[in-house]
Amino acid sequence: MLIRELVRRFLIRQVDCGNRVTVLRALSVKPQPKSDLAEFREVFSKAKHIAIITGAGVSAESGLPTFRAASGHWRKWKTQDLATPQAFSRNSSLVWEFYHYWRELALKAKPSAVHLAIAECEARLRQQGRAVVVITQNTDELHRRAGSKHILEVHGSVFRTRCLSCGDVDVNHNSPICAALEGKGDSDPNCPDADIPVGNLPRCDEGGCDGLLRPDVIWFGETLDSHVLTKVEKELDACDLCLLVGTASVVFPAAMFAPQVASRGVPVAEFNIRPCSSTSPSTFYFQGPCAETIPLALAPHQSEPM
Ligand SMILES: NC(=O)c1ccc[n+]([C@@H]2O[C@H](COP(=O)([O-])OP(=O)(O)OC[C@H]3O[C@@H](n4cnc5c(N)ncnc54)[C@H](O)[C@@H]3O)[C@@H](O)[C@H]2O)c1
Ligand SMILES: [Zn+2]
Repeated sequence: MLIRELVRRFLIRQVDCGNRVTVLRALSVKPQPKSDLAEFREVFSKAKHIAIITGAGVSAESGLPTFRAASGHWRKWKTQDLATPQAFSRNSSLVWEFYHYWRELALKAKPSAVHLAIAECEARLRQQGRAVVVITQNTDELHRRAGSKHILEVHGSVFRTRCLSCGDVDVNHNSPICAALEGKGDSDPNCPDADIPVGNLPRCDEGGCDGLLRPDVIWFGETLDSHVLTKVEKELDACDLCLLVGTASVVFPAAMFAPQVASRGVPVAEFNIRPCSSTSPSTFYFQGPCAETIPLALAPHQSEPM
């Protein structure tokens, strides 16, 4: 704190001396994000186009584990090691077992207070001619089930399949997705792998194709769908307020969304359980479980029509 104050005083002296650009560049001092909810609410009340970027922390409030948390293991594997194209080509039975487990978990989960507050905010602001778009990295469809309408799923959905032979993408909420996965997918480290023959894994029924299906999600190491990315770019260019909720912002290119908005001078407000990092591009930072912070942040403002 003391160092920050000293730097600020030094800067002011230098600016007075006319060396502003050089000194600002040399020190590249960025003010610490603010945690003033009343100030955030003033900005929120004036915003016409709000982009809400969400990550696994939002669904942690629905009981779905994040991948990088200590609990982010399935059997003896780190979940992020199963969500790769290499893992699928090495052992598609194992990866399907994991996704079967994950789909069943997501089907049983209920949208959290965060999902509901975001959906309610979108519906309310729409009546006022204001827009809210959810840009989510989650693949569990909980935003949709909460009632959000304008959603961009940048990492796909575990309730869609893609055929490896014909490329057909299909919506699929079946439980289980195929007979061979019935009762499989137990996460216990001692549970034996099911070793399901590839012919009994989910197959394509498009015009007798019978190709192997995979979950229509973006795995680690894969690139985002360019159509979805174009839509995201448009939203990021149009928004006048951006919220970053429950995401570590380390998976690219999603990690660049908030810095891109901040570089236009648009306020970014971050909501995360972990402490603020020194490199955060945010204007506001609210630390804590997002089921506590988000409903307060997005509640009707006194200036809104009743
Ligand atoms: N529910 C899902 O659909 C789901 C869950 C896990 C992973 N994934 C996929 O894997 C990718 C990587 O996963 P990841 O787990 O590293 O995601 P991530 O990068 O979004 O990290 C989770 C973040 O949530 C924060 N967090 C945890 N609990 C929170 C809470 N209660 N309130 C506020 N913040 C909280 C953590 O501090 C962390 O920063 C995701 O982008 C997604 O595609 C999806
Ligand atoms: Zn096919």
